[in-house]
Amino acid sequence: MTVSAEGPAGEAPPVRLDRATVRIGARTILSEASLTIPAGAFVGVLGPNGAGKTSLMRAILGIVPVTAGRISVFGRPAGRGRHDIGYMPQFHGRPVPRLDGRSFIAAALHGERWGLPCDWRPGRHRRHDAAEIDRVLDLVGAAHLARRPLDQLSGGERQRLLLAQALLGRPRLLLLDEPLASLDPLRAREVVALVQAIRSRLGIAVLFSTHDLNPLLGVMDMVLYVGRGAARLGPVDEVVTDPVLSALYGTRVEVIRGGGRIFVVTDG
Ligand SMILES: Nc1ncnc2c1ncn2[C@@H]1O[C@H](COP(=O)(O)OP(=O)(O)OP(=O)(O)O)[C@@H](O)[C@H]1O
Repeated sequence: MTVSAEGPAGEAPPVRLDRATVRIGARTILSEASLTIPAGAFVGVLGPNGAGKTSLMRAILGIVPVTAGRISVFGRPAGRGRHDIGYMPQFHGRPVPRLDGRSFIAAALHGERWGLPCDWRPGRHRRHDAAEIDRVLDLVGAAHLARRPLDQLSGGERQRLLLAQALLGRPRLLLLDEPLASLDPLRAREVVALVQAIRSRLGIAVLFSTHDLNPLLGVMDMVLYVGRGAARLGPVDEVVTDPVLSALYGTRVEVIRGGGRIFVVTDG
């Protein structure tokens, strides 16, 4: 799929950072970072542990404030309550709600968009919501999971339902925070293929954070590496190099390519 900095009819890009600085406490996640995520791009988001991949997504969502500069989403400043963004937070390690698949998705329709409201009960979703729930279940190929309890599903099946939640309301930008965490290589490939199919079908931009870029090779258009307050966006071959990653990791990094895979080896 081709990507361009602007969407149809000159539409503003999905995400644009203009000298954006993001701090959490004393920690600088981004320092005067500028970049543009093109319309329809599939972008792999990588970086060392704690570099700020999650914080960057939260800044795009408007949950984490921008200290200086600007982050805009489809031409408007990042801020809460944006229904053009779908967000799939990290789920691994969180308690599994005692709901079936359909109720889990319905809860997101009526709750805080990314969590369960405290007064929500299964079966309370309104009739006109049914079509939207069916639509997202169908998009992720999970209609057969609708009546199954979440705590009886595999990690990969739960990821599908989380993805379905993120697609509620027809977002034009998907932020997926480590959807491959805890999945085996086969399931990881299935999730990547599913996201790619949805991206192509809907023409939406995707930011997909991961600790291993290999499952995204051949699928992502660009990689966004974050580290030490900096961010580098570009084609894999331009960003995943010894000098660029050494600067972002703050230590000597060797990038080894072989057998169609890339290994990032750090000193120590
Ligand atoms: N609410 C918070 N309060 C204080 N510090 C925070 C908070 N959220 C994140 N941080 C810190 O900000 C830094 C970036 O965290 P973040 O989770 O964004 O990184 P990450 O790249 O997603 O990490 P990982 O790869 O380990 O998931 C870390 O040092 C983290 O401890």
